[in-house]
Amino acid sequence: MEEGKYAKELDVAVRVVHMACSLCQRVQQKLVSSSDDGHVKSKDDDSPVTVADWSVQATVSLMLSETLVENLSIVAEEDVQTLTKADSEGLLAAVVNTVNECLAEAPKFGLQSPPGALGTSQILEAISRCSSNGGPAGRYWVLDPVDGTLGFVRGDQYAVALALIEDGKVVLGVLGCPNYPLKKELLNYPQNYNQTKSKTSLSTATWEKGCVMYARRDGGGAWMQPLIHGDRMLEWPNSATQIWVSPIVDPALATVCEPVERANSNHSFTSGLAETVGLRTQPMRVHSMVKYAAIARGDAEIFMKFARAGYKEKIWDHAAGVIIIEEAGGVVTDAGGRPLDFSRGVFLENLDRGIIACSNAILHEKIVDAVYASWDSSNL
Ligand SMILES: Nc1ncnc2c1ncn2[C@@H]1O[C@H](COP(=O)(O)OS(=O)(=O)O)[C@@H](OP(=O)(O)O)[C@H]1O
Ligand SMILES: [Mg+2]
Ligand SMILES: [Mg+2]
Ligand SMILES: [Mg+2]
Repeated sequence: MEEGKYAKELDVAVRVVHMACSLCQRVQQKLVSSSDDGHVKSKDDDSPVTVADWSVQATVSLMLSETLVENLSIVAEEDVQTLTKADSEGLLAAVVNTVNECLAEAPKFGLQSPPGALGTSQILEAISRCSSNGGPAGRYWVLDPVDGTLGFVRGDQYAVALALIEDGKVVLGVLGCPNYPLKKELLNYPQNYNQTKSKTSLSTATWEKGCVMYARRDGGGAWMQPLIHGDRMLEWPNSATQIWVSPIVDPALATVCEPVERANSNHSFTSGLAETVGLRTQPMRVHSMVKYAAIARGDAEIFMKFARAGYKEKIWDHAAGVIIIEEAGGVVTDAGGRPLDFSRGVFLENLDRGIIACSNAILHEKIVDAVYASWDSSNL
């Protein structure tokens, strides 16, 4: 890749994800302190969606189209169906407020605010504009405004994930992880980081958290930047530090992470695999693409996800995480050892059984081999 390719896009994407993290922190704070119910709704598949999911989607859509070319193509998770129902007035008003509050903060992040507050129709338009279908040709952004909404609602881990795909390949990824702890042991804490914090005697510095990770394809590795502290986002890229995967190759010392919910990944199958491969540590169950972040930052070595048969993985749940792990030195494939194919539309079509992300090829090969050996007897 020539020097500087996607530099402008990366600059804007990092700034916008910082803005989105700040928005999410405010909404989550209100949610867990119970001063607001967060207008948590259930989608048709019973998964939750909140004011933060729609507000981030609107904000990212608006800022990208304002700062980059017009008529951007964006594939994103949310639509406006629930928001425009007759009984959703309060919810929609909360989204409009949250978005305008966030846009007014743009200068803190080195971006421009719109000249005045935006109206409901402009915000709905920004959300529904993200309805591209992806595919093998051209350039489009992929956004998961809040990944791990369940974790978000629980006061736990979640991520804002933005990636750019060109001709079917992920070329840039940014992952905002507002609750990512600087001390890796705290990733293991059960639900509600904030409540846990108040119940322990650990020093405040121990609880420092929040970062944005990013990578450009062949752009010289993966990087991490702290979230905004005080008035302004730190100058970047100067304030970013490079991250690498863990050097551990001995399975007995490796940490595996996986989804929290049994409905999202088969825990008994992965515990069988862990035994076969000789993994000794307890699995780290963490919501969202923070699992990808943990591998990229060297805080865990293996991430596995085996969804139930018939579930189709969506590109926005993986694109940003995959490029960040790869640029940090790791390997991500399906269970057959093939790279994930982002060129087939909204879904990762033809995914072979599940996803295996590892810090290195040695651990990766062991897991893929163990899947081959165990699959037929697994009844999955
Ligand atoms: N049934 C089923 N099987 C597999 N995967 C599913 C399923 N339902 C949802 N999802 C997707 O999982 C995303 C959250 O993944 P996590 O790894 O964070 O799951 S967990 O909360 O830790 O259990 C979650 O992303 P968000 O909706 O952005 O939170 C979903 O896209
Ligand atoms: Mg998601
Ligand atoms: Mg989401
Ligand atoms: Mg969701």
